Amino acid sequence: MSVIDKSSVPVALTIAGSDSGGGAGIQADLRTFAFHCVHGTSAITCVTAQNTVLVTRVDALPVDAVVAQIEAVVTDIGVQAVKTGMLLTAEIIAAVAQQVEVLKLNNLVVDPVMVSRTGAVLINDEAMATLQNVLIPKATIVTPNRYEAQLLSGLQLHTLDDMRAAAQRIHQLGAKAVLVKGGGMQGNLRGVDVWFDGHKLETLKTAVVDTSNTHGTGCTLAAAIAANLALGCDRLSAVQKAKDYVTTALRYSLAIGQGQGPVGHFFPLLQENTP
Ligand SMILES: Nc1ncnc2c1ncn2[C@@H]1O[C@H](COP(=O)(O)OP(=O)(O)OP(=O)(O)O)[C@@H](O)[C@H]1O
Ligand SMILES: Cc1ncc(CO)c(N)n1
Repeated sequence: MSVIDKSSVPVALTIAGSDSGGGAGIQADLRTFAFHCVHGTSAITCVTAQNTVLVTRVDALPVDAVVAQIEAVVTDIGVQAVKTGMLLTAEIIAAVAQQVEVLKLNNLVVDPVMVSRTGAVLINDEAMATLQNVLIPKATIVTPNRYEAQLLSGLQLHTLDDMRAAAQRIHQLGAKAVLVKGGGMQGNLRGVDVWFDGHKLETLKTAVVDTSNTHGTGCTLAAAIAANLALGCDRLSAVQKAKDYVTTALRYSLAIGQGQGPVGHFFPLLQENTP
């Protein structure tokens, strides 16, 4: 067993909610970081009572508790990349944005968790406005799904051209780069994502995986992007590698629970050793 030199292990921080069902949020992020050999740290924003079917309760943590977790991690361990997920309230979003500024956090991947892939609204209007006006402008990469992209761009998304137009509009909010995710698109656009960084407008496509077990794809993608940035990848290759990882994790997704099961974060590695 070799000991890994502390100075060479990349560290990533997820600022997100807990998913009791283990498929999304903090649980998905930490598994994704570990898969990438990146040490995962966390600041929990809220605790959801959730399974593969629905969310039955959400409790936000006090803003000070969220800030204390971020400070504790950054002031001692240091982080090379940060991913934000479900931040829930305007107060938490504003506090996270302030910490990004004060602690000079780089490589910030913002998954703007506002609306689920099925269209269910997850945060209130004030929180959405704070995300849009205060946190997204600080993002290295922002990763809206179809419905979040509609809200952030003011456009309806039906075609690839719509996705491309939305990515360009959202870029004007100030994020360095935008990835509009296509998990919620219909037909042959399902699983097609669009990237815009102010120069390159790219369509990212992998094989569509025919499964309903897609719980946690968005969290996993954003966490994998953050892990790749922490490992030193440039922005677009961090996204391309993360998309490949999500596609593989979808191929190994788990048919557990009565609803949408989680993606299989480690299963590509583990299957060979499974009795
Ligand atoms: N069936 C699929 N086959 C291939 N790729 C997919 C499929 N479903 C989603 N993806 C990909 O998964 C990534 C996450 O996108 P998605 O639109 O599902 O995000 P999301 O709505 O934020 O996810 P979540 O369910 O975690 O909230 C994107 O790269 C998307 O293209
Ligand atoms: C905690 C949490 N974060 C994000 C999502 C979106 O997938 C979810 N379902 N739960």
